[in-house]
Amino acid sequence: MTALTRLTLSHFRSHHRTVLDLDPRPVAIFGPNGAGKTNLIEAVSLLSPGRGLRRASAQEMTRRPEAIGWKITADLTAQGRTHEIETWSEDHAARQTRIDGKTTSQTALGRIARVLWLIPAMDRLWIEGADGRRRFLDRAALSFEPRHGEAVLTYEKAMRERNRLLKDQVRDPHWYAALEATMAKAGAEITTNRKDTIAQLTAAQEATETAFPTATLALDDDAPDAEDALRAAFATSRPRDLPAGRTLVGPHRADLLATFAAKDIPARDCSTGEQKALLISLILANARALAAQIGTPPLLLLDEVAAHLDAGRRAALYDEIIALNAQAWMTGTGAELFEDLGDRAQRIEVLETDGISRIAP
Ligand SMILES: Nc1ncnc2c1ncn2[C@@H]1O[C@H](COP(=O)(O)OP(=O)(O)OP(=O)(O)O)[C@@H](O)[C@H]1O
Repeated sequence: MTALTRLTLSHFRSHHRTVLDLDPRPVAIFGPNGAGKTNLIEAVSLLSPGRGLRRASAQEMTRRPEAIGWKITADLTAQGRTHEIETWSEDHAARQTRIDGKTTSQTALGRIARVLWLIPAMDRLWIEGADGRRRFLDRAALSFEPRHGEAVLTYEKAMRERNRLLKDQVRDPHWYAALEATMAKAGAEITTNRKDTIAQLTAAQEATETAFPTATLALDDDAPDAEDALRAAFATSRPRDLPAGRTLVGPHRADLLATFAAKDIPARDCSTGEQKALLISLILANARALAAQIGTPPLLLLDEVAAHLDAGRRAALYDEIIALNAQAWMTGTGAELFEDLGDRAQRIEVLETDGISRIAP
């Protein structure tokens, strides 16, 4: 199993210093609006690569008014080993990470800590732009393949440089060719990982009967998959890209298409509740697939998910989390939301006084 046994937040958002000693059971976090519940699970999300569940900058997460930087420390047990993870930012610099005392890359972090989340901002995932869906797919891909994050960063960096050349109306083909080679290599990797992820999510949904609906998934991508073909596509696209001042072809334009399988209705046309149920279904499928692949489920962060489910679905969600043996971190305003869990979960009450979040004794 994957579980945090200790989590410490220093000067992180509304938390001045918060220390949680935990057992491997799911964690039910409750308390009034603004108490600092989401901030707690945001801290957990930073134990995986990237900018965390709010996609905030290191600076935004610094506790104000001090603004001296922040630090998160965690003891994480995964695959039979316990690691100490430290991640912090000081002097407004990008965040840094140490595992067991050694400075390390975020990819290394991704190998140890697999973290998936559902947050209220994702309620509109199926109806808003493709960006959010791509990010959702990429996070799933990252959970299966920790190097996916690096491929995305490499691709985006090269594309930004290529876009700068396009904006400046640079015409030297050698400059473009070098960047396009980098983009094609990373881009082919990205597409392979995305397709594998869709296959894994599809298989995991089919393999288990659950209370949540099945989503039929497809990658909507007009760029070629193979590295050579993708490089050729970038070169061919230059005359179109120059007047636009940006790259008009590539995996950065892909979209994740989802259909509510039982009704054959696109996710965007489903009811609000159905759209959320599809997301829960996918997160649980992702967790099951990971458990099968690496032998342990991920940490699940479910922000305000329980409150929006009817009693039957909520009980089903809890049963599935328990069956998965996952340390799911769930937030909600009232303790009663977690009653069904009984002693299958540990409870944390968060309160706020004078802008500082505290854990109730
Ligand atoms: N950098 C920061 N420094 C200090 N306080 C911050 C910082 N960023 C956010 N906050 C405060 O944290 C609080 C929000 O915490 P959080 O989002 O965790 O609340 P919550 O308990 O999840 O509430 P809700 O139930 O409304 O979602 C707000 O009061 C906000 O002002």
